[in-house]
Amino acid sequence: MAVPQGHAPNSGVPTLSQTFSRLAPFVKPILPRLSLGFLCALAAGIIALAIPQVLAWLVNNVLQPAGEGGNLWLAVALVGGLGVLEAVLVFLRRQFVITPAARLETQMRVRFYGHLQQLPVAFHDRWGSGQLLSRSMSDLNLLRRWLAFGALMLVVSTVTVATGVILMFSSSWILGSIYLAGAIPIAIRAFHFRNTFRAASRLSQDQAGDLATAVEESVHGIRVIKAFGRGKHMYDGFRDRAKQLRDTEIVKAKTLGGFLFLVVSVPEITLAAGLVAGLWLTAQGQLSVGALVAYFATAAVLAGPVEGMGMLLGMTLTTKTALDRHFEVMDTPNTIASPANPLTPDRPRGHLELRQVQFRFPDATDDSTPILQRVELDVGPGETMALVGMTGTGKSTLLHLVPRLYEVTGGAVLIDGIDVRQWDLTALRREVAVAFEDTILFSSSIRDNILLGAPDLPAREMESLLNEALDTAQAGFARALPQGLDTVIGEEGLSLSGGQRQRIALARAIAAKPRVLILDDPLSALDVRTEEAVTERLRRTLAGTTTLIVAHRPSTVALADRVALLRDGVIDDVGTHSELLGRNDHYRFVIASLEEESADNLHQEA
Ligand SMILES: Nc1ncnc2c1ncn2[C@@H]1O[C@H](COP(=O)(O)OP(=O)(O)OP(=O)(O)O)[C@@H](O)[C@H]1O
Repeated sequence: MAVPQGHAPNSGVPTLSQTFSRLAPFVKPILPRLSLGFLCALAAGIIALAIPQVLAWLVNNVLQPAGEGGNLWLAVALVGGLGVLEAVLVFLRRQFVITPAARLETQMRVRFYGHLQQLPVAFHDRWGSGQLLSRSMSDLNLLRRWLAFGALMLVVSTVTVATGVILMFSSSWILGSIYLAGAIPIAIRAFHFRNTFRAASRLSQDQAGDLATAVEESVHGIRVIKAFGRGKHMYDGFRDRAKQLRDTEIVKAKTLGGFLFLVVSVPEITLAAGLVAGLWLTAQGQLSVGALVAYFATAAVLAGPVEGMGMLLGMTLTTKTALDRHFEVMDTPNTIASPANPLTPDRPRGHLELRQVQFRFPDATDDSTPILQRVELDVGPGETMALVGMTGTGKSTLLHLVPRLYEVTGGAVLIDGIDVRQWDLTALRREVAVAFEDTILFSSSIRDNILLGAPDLPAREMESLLNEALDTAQAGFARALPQGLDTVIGEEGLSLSGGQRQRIALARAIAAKPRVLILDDPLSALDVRTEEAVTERLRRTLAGTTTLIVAHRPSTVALADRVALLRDGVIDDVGTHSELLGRNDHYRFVIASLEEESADNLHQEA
């Protein structure tokens, strides 16, 4: 079966105790309430066990011919009272554990989300969204249910069964031994069950995560699927995966079912053996009738906890898998973080330099050629530099290195003379704003989308910043939407056209008021006239902003003061557009290709 996305094949699986001991810091603050819940559950279990003892006393002392009528009512009241007390204790157990368990779940979920935010882009490139979704939702849900119920009941059931067995021994050591003998085959089987069930459980949780990724992808790409008439194909693919999950779930259920069969049937067999032995002992006068009744009543009470222990063991193993999955993500180190002692430039001007920059993707082999090899580039404060190159040469990748979305694997990126790795990460990302080629908008208002990275300003200044960004990006269309700038755009802004989304994303980058602006072909979805208008406004607005812009159209190149030509992982040439046209064959070739591409696009638009 395929290795689930974003999940390394299991190596060095932690033991049960290693996994659960990691919960200690989270459980510590809620331990008092959990303990109270545990005590209530324990008391309820003990009361359940006491009822047969009262019955034994009833049989021995009340139902005998010499018994007194008053005792009968006392015994009935005692049994009834104990039953009510047991119900109250079960209620209290729930009250004590539900809130802290839900709080722990929330706390771990929020930490998980926080960690996901911190982890570098390279991590997110590798992990399927469904895997992360299932780890943050259903895995932690399992943990809450286990903590609020499974863990307590596992301990309580164990104590109940142990106490019951002791009581049986106190009635008759022979009967007690017969009952206990049943534990031997169960224990032997439990060892095998644990391994098989754990493997099935892990597989099913990973497959469920992959299935969630498939749903996410097809919902996200529904337009493409419909447009290409691939609905049936996607449906078949999904059904196959769903069947795989179903098969794993069946293996899991059968494994548990087989184990539970043993757990339920062995005590029944030992009970039958106990019946024979008990009757014989009673006939021999070695055991009272009351003790025999108590033995059977105890065995009847233990049937529930014994079966429950099998179920709870299954639940515990599933939770262990869920926790392993959770900690796999939490243990992934954040390789891109602020240094302990960040540096700040004396005079921030937005001077961007790339010195001998090398970059190789994390999943690339060590002997492969790095996508960027020795990139040298100097973009002066306030300068606009266009980055040009054939498709796939690494232009977008290079842009990612500036705000440390990817980390250089050699050389350095400097802003105002300070290596970006020496900057405080928040300060760096305030300094640098990006508009990506693939526009990502959030399902909130246009206003919120544009002001996402904006500095904290008084309301009026914020409003003029918003207007300036809208005007520069030629995104005034947003004002004409039904609720103007407060119009909530659909998920990922898909209710807007591609060009509208790009302009909103451009406005967002402008509104961040960065010193260094990184634009990854931000005008590609605009028609020529709108592009001209945006270019014209950008030229004015960007006057004081250092800008590195990936250009796929000659008109975008025209926006720049100078142009850098990326070729085979190095900057091949830097100069003005006309200088490069005059002296660089490859540049002429690239520009000709871009012109051809633009003409094709224009043709299609017409
Ligand atoms: N996460 C990744 N892991 C491995 N390789 C990647 C990853 N992202 C991109 N690449 C590869 O790196 C190369 C450079 O990609 P990049 O997007 O930087 O090129 P580009 O010059 O911006 O291309 P275009 O002009 O088509 O946008 C491509 O060959 C691409 O397949």
